Amino acid sequence: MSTVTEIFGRKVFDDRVMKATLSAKVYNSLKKTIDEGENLDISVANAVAAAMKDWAVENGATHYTHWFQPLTGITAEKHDSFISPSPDGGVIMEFSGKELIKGEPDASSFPSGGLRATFEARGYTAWDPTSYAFIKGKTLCIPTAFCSYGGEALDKKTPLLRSMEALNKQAMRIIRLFGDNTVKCVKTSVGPEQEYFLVDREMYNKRQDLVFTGRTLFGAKSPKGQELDDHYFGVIKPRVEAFMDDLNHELWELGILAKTEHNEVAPAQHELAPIYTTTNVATDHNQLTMEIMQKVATKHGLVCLLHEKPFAGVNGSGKHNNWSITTDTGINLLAPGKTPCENAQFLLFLCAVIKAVDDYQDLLRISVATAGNDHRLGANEAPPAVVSMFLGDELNAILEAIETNTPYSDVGKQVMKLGVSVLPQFTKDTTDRNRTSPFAFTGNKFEFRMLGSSNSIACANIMLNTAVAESLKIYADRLEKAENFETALHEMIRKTIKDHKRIIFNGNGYDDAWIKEATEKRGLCNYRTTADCLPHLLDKKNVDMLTSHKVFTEAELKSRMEITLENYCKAVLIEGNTMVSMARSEIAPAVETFVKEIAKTAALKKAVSDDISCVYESNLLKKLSVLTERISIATDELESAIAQVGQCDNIVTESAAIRDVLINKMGELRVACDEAEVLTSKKYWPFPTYGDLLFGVR
Ligand SMILES: NC(=O)CC[C@H](N)C(=O)O
Repeated sequence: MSTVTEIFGRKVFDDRVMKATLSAKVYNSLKKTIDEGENLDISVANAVAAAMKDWAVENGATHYTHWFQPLTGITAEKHDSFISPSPDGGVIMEFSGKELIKGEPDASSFPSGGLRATFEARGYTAWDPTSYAFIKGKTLCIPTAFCSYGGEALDKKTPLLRSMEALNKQAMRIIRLFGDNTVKCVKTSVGPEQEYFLVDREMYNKRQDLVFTGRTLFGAKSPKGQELDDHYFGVIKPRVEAFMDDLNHELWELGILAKTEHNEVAPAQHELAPIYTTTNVATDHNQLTMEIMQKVATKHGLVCLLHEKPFAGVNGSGKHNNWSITTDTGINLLAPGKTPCENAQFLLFLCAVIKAVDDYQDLLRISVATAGNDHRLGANEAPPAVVSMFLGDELNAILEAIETNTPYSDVGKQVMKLGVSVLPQFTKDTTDRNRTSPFAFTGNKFEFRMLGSSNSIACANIMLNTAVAESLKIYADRLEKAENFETALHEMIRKTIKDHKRIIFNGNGYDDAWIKEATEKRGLCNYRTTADCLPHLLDKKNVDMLTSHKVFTEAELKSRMEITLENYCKAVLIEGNTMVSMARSEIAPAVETFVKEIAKTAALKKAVSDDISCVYESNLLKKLSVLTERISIATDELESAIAQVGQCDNIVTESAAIRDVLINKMGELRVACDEAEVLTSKKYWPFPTYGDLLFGVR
């Protein structure tokens, strides 16, 4: 048995392998490209490609692929073998620098949201040397960015890299203003906590809803749910533990820093959290984690559900995005420092985040919007759909003291003037965590809790990075021109607190009173659904900000709005169609068979003697007959609603019709079917119940 340290990164062409297999000259130029974004010479690319191929072949690979993240939300790969014919009738294994740096997949079958109408169908993949290549199965996977012939991004990685660059550029201006000339670059890092459910594969296969949509569309509450709180952090069952062991092994081999695993709140729900890493790499790793979770589950006779709300009535699954900004010299810019100067810099970065979250709360909401996540946000188990920030008591008190020029109690009753040299020292916040906040400060990072379990983390981080870059740009523009740096800094921080304190909320985000206060008093956005928020992606302020940092072009934004709304509509329509199919071909016939059985029983009893009571049968028959009628009507109505949605002539009206009509019709059908389920003999029920699914893995 190999130890963890031996297997860790075994399938990754990482720094250790590069050092061992590349000449010093090639290694140094590649490092310059990776660390400082310098252009890569083709001779270097050729040498890297050859070394990569030799290493991959030695480790059992026969193929390579440009691995990318199109707008489907999952990853894409097309495998090419390394073979090349040799004159003697055999083959040699070959891989060139050109093949490493650029690929030309046909882009026409990936979502482009209208970009294809104006640009050619051909697409390009371009090597992203900042994320290591790795072996998956028999294939060397090369992380790449994916764009159209015209250079428009067709993926999630390109804008993510652009947003990291935008933040780097603006943060460096601030760092220089504070007199630091040693820092070369700034990167954001993320540790995404991945929640998921595990269900038995045989049971899963019996449910069309799980197979087609990833969530249950029917299902009466089981007698036991999560009310005893006995699953959270509970003992992990042997079958789940075996799955987790295998999963960790595979992730570690791929250099993924899988760290924490535990049972989550809902029965059958679990979580895996990695150690944080650079956002770009964390995004690749999270995509791989989701893929490998599903693969490993199959090996164990299980299915891993990544849907945000697989079961009504118990908690859904999120993916909390723990985000921070660090310099290449190892300074976490969101950690309070030891000296007054460090703390002034910390406060400025903190203010940049506060301003960003307030100014672009709509973009943060949009970045996590999917049909699945709409079920989770605001359902008192995950943050509400209203974005706000939790800072904790100490930071809050400091900000208040600065804003009002009043003494901060912990610093000897001295009025805080936020000059670099006079800022008092304060320790990092030690207050409790707030699990109801969408965006919580946790001492040296922010936990953005709105992401759904199936979301790519790219979108949220693109918006976050760019919005913070925008705040920093505004600050740097002012500070660079300031006559007195300290006074200007103090004033700017005060102004930010004054202007943006409405976004700070330290109370209970699940409270209805908060939603009222947030929307009515504070004027914060409350976009309940994907259909509500997505059109705001194209609001002028958002387009201006995102295009000015060159993270998206206007055409890219339009295409992304189209694609996201299209995905929303398609997902809900598939759910609607699945419900019609299950209600008609499984549920109604099952109830009818049971009804027939009861009617037969009553008739037989009566045949024996008129005196025998058939009250039970006749009551049940009455109730079930009413229900089958309701099921039949609701199914027909749902079907017409689906047809009605089909008449809409654009995606915005279609998504609104889905939100306003279709989802209600789905709800009505579900209620009737769930009522029938509890009255029908389990023997006749056509698929596994909530109880079976939630407690079936032992
Ligand atoms: N324990 C928890 O933090 C629960 C989180 C919750 N499952 C969510 O969707 O965000």
